[in-house]
Amino acid sequence: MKKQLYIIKIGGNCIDNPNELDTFLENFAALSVPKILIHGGGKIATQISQKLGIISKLVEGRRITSKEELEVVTMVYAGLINKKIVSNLQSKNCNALGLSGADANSILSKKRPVKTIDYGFVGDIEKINTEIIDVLLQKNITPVFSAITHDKNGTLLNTNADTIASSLAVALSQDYETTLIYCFEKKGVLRDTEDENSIISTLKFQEYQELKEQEIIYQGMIPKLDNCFDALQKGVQKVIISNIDFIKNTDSEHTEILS
Ligand SMILES: Nc1ncnc2c1ncn2[C@@H]1O[C@H](COP(=O)(O)OP(=O)(O)O)[C@@H](O)[C@H]1O
Ligand SMILES: CC(=O)N[C@@H](CCC(=O)OP(=O)(O)O)C(=O)O
Repeated sequence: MKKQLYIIKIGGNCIDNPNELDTFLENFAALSVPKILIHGGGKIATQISQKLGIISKLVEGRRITSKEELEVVTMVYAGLINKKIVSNLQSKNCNALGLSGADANSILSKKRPVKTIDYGFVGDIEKINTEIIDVLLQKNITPVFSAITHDKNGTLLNTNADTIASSLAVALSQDYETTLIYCFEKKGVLRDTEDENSIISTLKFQEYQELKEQEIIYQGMIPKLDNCFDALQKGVQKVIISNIDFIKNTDSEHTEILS
């Protein structure tokens, strides 16, 4: 039987809130199954860019990443946020190791080709080095991935954290029974984003298409759900969208994505 693995992505609004982040990390550290954490930090990167006089531009949730913006996101994601999370997990006796995709060549990506939009230094994932991740997990080390990858030619690339999470889950589902969990500030996918109690407990692809057409599902939730369905189709055993409570108590309300 395959070993269990949790792959958990924490959303930008949770990272922004120190108390919520600390509670999440406490519950994450306490998980007894092997686990991997993925984080972005888009909102903080936008704020710091602004302070430096760089105007951030996003198209459908994806950041247009100029050379200057790449330097900011590398400092913010792979530096400040990643190291804060890793040191916090260490204080909770979770032996975390912070990584960008360049570290140990763990995530190889390719600069997105220019079609109608030039995204600049944005990377689409080509290959995950599961071997090195497996070695870490076997040593009881918890990888913490930031949203930075590389092209193996010396260029770092900005890569959406939701996509990193689903790509890791797909690659590792060959060897592990993988549960992919997207934690964000709401309890799950909602029928009405103004009503926290309107949770959709299970969501199938057909219903997703309908809710998207009705604009009940919009903005950042669209690429997130595309990543969820893609992961399920490619062999990930279980995909959940929830708030941070689910990590402590899997009976708490959440959305399970079904194919
Ligand atoms: N039906 C929906 N249910 C919940 N959130 C939704 C829905 N439709 C759109 N959203 C929006 O999607 C956002 C989450 O996407 P995003 O900001 O990319 O996530 P993350 O915090 O993980 O980076 C929510 O903050 C919410 O505003
Ligand atoms: C290419 C691209 O858009 N990258 C994202 C990476 C960070 C991220 O995904 O952060 P959240 O999870 O907090 O949104 C960005 O720079 O915003």
